[in-house]
Amino acid sequence: MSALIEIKNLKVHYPIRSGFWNRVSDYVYAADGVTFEIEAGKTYGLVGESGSGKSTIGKAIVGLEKVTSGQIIYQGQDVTKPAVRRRMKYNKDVQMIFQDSLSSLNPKKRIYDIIAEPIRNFESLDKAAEKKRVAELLDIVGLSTGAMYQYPHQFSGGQRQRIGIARAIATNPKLIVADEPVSALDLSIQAQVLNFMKRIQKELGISFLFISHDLGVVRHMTENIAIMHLGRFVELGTRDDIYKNPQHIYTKRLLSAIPQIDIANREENKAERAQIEKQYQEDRSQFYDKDGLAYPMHQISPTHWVSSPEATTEGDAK
Ligand SMILES: Nc1ncnc2c1ncn2[C@@H]1O[C@H](COP(=O)(O)OP(=O)(O)OP(=O)(O)O)[C@@H](O)[C@H]1O
Repeated sequence: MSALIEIKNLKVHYPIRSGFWNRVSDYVYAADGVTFEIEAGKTYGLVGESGSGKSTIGKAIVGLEKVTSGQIIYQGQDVTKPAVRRRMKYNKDVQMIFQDSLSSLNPKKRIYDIIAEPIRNFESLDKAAEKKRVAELLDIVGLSTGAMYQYPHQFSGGQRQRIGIARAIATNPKLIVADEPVSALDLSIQAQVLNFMKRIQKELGISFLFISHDLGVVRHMTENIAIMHLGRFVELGTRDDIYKNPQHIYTKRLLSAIPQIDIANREENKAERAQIEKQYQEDRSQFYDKDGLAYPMHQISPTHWVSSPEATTEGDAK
């Protein structure tokens, strides 16, 4: 099956400026040679600690971040170029949901206009058809038609996230990038919103790239997972590969940080966690080489969702 989107050796380096002349003195290697494919209707998780570059990749895919080098291929075209995105109406097909629903929904606009905006950008519906569509979308996300006439601040965090989802699915997209969509919500609401997103993803057959710092959250959402560290993938695999047979010490460390519900196992896990932490501290200096010559993250496990030879050979080289 051919991929919906191919991300090829993607690099996003942010300049760091300093000194009197505000010259570029260095770069933050936020995404540093990332390669993977997204297939239609499938779910992918991008996991790593804060600052590992997850949002940068998500934003680059939807065209919100300027790419330093590399390609994002959609329907045979490189959509890292703004003109190509516009010509292809790429953002009709690829949408994003953000963590902070309050700042991502315009507080001055009614819910009606927030949801209708992407529709207006890509379709020309008459008023009645537009209203019908907005009502349908609100119904899909479990909100009443009356919500149309209200403003974002009149809703709870969970409800606002549903509005963000309604906006994201308004154009019938093929891919949604969801950047930490539940991390700002209370735990009890998180589960509701996650289940809801999962149902929508299945029913509408949308591909999902789900970004999270929490392997516990991603487990229930995605079939394929990439673990990120300092702008690079350290491990890729199916859900089973990652949870049952993690190869990289960084993945093991992230897994060991998931809180244990089972009290009986806690003591045993504590010892294992300490062992993993010790090995991680010993190994971490080798994780990253800024020159890109040494690439010791060799345990990129099953490569089913990476076809590019660069990623696998680089990964297997050391
Ligand atoms: N506009 C920017 N200018 C300079 N550096 C940036 C910019 N945006 C992000 N960075 C840096 O790039 C790195 C990756 O950031 P990014 O937000 O992609 O990470 P993340 O894994 O999504 O983390 P978080 O979950 O905290 O958002 C970080 O070191 C961050 O400080």
